[in-house]
Amino acid sequence: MIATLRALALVCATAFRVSKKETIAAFTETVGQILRGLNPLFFGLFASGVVHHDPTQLIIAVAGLACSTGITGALQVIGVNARIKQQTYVAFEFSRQTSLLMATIETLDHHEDPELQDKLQTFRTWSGSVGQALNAVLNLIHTVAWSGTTVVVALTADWRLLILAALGVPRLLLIARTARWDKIAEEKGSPYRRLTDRLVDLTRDPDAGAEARVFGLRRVMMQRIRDSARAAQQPDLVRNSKHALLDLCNGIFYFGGAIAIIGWMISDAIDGSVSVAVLTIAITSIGSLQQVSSNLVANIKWLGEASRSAVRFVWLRDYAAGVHHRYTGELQPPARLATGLRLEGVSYRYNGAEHDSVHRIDLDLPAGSVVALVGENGAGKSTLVKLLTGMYQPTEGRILVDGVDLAEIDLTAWRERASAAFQDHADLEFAALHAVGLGEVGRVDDEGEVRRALHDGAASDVLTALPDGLATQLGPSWPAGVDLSGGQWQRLAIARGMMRQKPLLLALDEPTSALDAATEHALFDRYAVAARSAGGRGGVTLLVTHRFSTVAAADIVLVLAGGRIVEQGTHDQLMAAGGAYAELYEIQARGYR
Ligand SMILES: Nc1ncnc2c1ncn2[C@@H]1O[C@H](COP(=O)(O)OP(=O)(O)OP(=O)(O)O)[C@@H](O)[C@H]1O
Repeated sequence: MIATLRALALVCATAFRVSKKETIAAFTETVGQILRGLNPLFFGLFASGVVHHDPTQLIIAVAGLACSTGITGALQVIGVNARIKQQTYVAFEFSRQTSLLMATIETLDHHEDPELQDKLQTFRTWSGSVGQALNAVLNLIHTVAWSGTTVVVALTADWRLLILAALGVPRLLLIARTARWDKIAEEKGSPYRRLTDRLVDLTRDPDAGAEARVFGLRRVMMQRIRDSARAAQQPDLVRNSKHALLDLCNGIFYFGGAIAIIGWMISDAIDGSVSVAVLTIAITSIGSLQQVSSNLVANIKWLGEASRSAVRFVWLRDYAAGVHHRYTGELQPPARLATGLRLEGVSYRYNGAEHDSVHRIDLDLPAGSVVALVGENGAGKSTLVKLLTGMYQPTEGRILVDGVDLAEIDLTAWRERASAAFQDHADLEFAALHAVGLGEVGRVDDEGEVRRALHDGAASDVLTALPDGLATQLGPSWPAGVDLSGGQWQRLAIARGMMRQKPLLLALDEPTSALDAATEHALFDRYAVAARSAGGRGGVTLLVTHRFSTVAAADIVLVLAGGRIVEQGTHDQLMAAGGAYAELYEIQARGYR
């Protein structure tokens, strides 16, 4: 309850902040709702005027009805327009804040936790209703204002109408239970909605599309999409049936009671103990009193949906803040590395995994060194790179930067002093200038720097092949957009990694996997030379590959297997030692001869 109130208060405060005028205007509608509730009174007066031939009553009744209808209508137009505008502003503000939160969560582990992903999916599916939360609050206020007036007007006519109003109470009492049904339905369908979205994305993805065609997967994919979509809808269908049954029972109960009470009042009217005016008020109140409970139920339900979304938004905000608080480091990284990076007993275990992917690694990466990290698939190379770039925090041990624990260093500042190119790079479908320049946001438009980065990343020939040079739009799905081969995209990603000058850590995590071994070898040699010629910058260059034959130029070669460093030394030392490196090097080299 406190969480709901806190979330709603946040929505109301945000609405007021982003749309003051509209929020105030929306409240004027409440006055109209109170006037609307007086209508049965005017109808009663009208009936009494007709029966008693009293022109004063007739004039007051008609004037009252005209005023209430006219003013209610005018205030409704003002209020509805204000609400539409306000809802747009509020929805935009929350979607802006949500995107910002999702994009700025410091680490990557939330991308890999299924439970978190399901929660995010539920949030994404219902996030639109956060923008409607204030609208729902307003509607509830209007409904309460109108309902209060309606009940008071009915009561002034005859006490039995209170029984009629009370017939709606059982349905109101069941609201907590039906809200639980709604919440369960929203959450139960999320894993299947996520699966459906993923499958639909696959059908749109050109690479997956090629495989689907080769393997004839169309029918299988369609079947899976159908099954998961059905499973996603199932909880909604069950919930809707329960609601329908409850509404039916409630309707029968209410109208049964209403018929009995009105019958009783008609018999009294025939006896003359109930006036025509009171009977008219009672009859015109049947529908209104039924609407009191059904409107309250509908609005509370709507408010419930909106507040659940608001609570989820607060959860996401708290989650992001929680991640942020785990990274409380405030120290600035050094301007240049003096001694280098050191790993002390570093382990990392993924959420839900049974074993460490990186296990108790002790390692020195001296300042200015070029380090090659080799190992077979699944050895733990990428995990180590992500630990060094601060994407994950070690589950055990620590990483030292010139003797200072990375956990004590401001993570954003550390990332700003690192650079990287990954095997799973992003294909940034912008103008080529920006696709590379975004490697250093402050220099994104600096053509000279972008050309330098392309040169350092050995990607200048990619630029030569582009029809409009750096102005070329990349990505075939855009007007005049040019598609690149996998290797060309990779080389642009490497160039992007070269935009940042003098990084303390340059991590190249298999960025050349789409290139042939000879080209990769040449590129690595070039990076090694470039890293050394940068002289005293002191940064560590980390090259990751599973091709043993391409890293001979590195100062240190680390061989990783099963999450542990099994050998380390220079290429010559490792070859002389005749261990795993020498053996695998020979096997791979034979393959290329
Ligand atoms: N998100 C994840 N969740 C759980 N386990 C993971 C995750 N990512 C990687 N792993 C596991 O961690 C281990 C190391 O994976 P990692 O990606 O670091 O290896 P790698 O040496 O980079 O492999 P490759 O050469 O294939 O890229 C593997 O056993 C892998 O299954």
